[in-house]
Amino acid sequence: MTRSGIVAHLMRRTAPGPRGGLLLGNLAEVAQGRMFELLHHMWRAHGDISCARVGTRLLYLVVHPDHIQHVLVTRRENYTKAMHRAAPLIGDGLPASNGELWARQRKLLTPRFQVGALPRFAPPLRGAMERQLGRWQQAAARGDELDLADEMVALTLDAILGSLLGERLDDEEARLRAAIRDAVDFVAASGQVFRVPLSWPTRRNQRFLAALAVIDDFIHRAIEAHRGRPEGDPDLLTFLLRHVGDDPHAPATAKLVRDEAVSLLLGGHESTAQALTWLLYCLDLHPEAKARVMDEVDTFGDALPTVADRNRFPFLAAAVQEALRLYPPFWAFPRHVVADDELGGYLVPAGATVMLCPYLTHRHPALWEAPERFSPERFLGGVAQGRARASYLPFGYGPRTCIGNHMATAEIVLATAAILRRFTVERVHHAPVTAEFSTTLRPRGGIRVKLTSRQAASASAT
Ligand code: HEM
Repeated sequence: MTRSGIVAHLMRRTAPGPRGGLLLGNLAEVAQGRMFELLHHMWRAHGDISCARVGTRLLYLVVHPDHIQHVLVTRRENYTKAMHRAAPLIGDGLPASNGELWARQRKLLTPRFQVGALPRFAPPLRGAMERQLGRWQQAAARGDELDLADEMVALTLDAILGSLLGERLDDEEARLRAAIRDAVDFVAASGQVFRVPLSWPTRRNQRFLAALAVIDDFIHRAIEAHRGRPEGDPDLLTFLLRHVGDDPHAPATAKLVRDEAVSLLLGGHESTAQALTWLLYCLDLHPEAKARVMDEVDTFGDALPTVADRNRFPFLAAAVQEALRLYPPFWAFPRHVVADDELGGYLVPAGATVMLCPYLTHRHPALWEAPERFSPERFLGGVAQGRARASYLPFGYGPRTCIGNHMATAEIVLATAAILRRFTVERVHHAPVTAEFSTTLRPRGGIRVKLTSRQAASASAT
């Protein structure tokens, strides 16, 4: 952009917002990882639509469902995912692609993630739960202290690896998990609006590139091993190879298979793990809600619940929705403005970034009664209940809604039921946990827990 272009761009800022510094606006907050603080301040001080300047860029915050509807549905072609911050990691995978490529890939993948396809997910999920529960039996017997979020990542990574590959890889999982963690941390630290180019030899960039090499090596070996697998009921990777392309000499399709596989691997576990963690935390804080969940879980009995049983836990399912309301793992996500538009009576110029923030929309007092209260009852009659649909968007909204939402919801319900049937999960420190607004919403410092086997406890009580 030329200098006069930049000046013209900045002169057109119309929505209210913080003044920020004369030269850099609110760049410091964003560069220092205080994006949430900035957005929260913008909303509290300036209302449902506001605008800050971050360096030379304009950043709009949109909190009201009518404006969310406009951005994600009505005028969605004007609000794209160009410059997705995870692009260095997932390339042109579904979450980062746009236009024709996105439409084609979405159409291809959708049938694999619809409710009717959930039974395919049952064996990998069951396997992952059995292994997790087995590890936890041992940890409980030893009296180990565990980090709940780490444990949930181990569970959900195991489940998505099973869906993706149709098999397990015991020996590699820990290394892969560490690499994914580093890569995701990098994406978080690279900021939603301002980024250091990957070519700069900073320590952070080098660490990311090392993590990327581990992930790529893993995926490329998996792709080689899955080439030419026979027809049947394929795992996701075989499906991608069959439908995107299986020719190792066609670099564009080989890259797309890699990008989709990495997208599903990452999208398919980190946020689900955080959702599980926050749900268990909320239940720990609210004994009356937990008691209702325990009634359902205990009525179900000792068998491991499967995908077919997921509707047998209505209160637990409502608690999942409520935990996702208070702690949406994707607490904010951006769109890039393609052409000038009017939004809520304000000009939104081409080149600006619009930030959607489910965390704030989900706690909006005009949309939710007692928004800070954990109250699963509000979801017992379904999600809508006379509210604008865009007021609840833990899985996004509109055509780009999370493709894995059914899979994730089933996984959270079933894993929680299985865990709570077998273990009492007790926090080691009882102080309230605060949220870390990273790529996903994580409990700051983790949540240390101790497990007691309910079987062992009831045996010793008799
Ligand atoms: C609780 C768990 C999950 C949460 C909270 C979540 C949240 C989201 C959100 C908010 C979006 C939309 C982002 C945007 O519009 O910019 C999204 C997109 C996506 N998610 Fe999820 N997700 C979860 C689980 C999963 C799972 C299990 C998978 C796959 C196995 C998955 C794969 C994807 C993909 C591929 C997209 C991109 C869809 C597109 O752009 O067409 N997610 N997710």
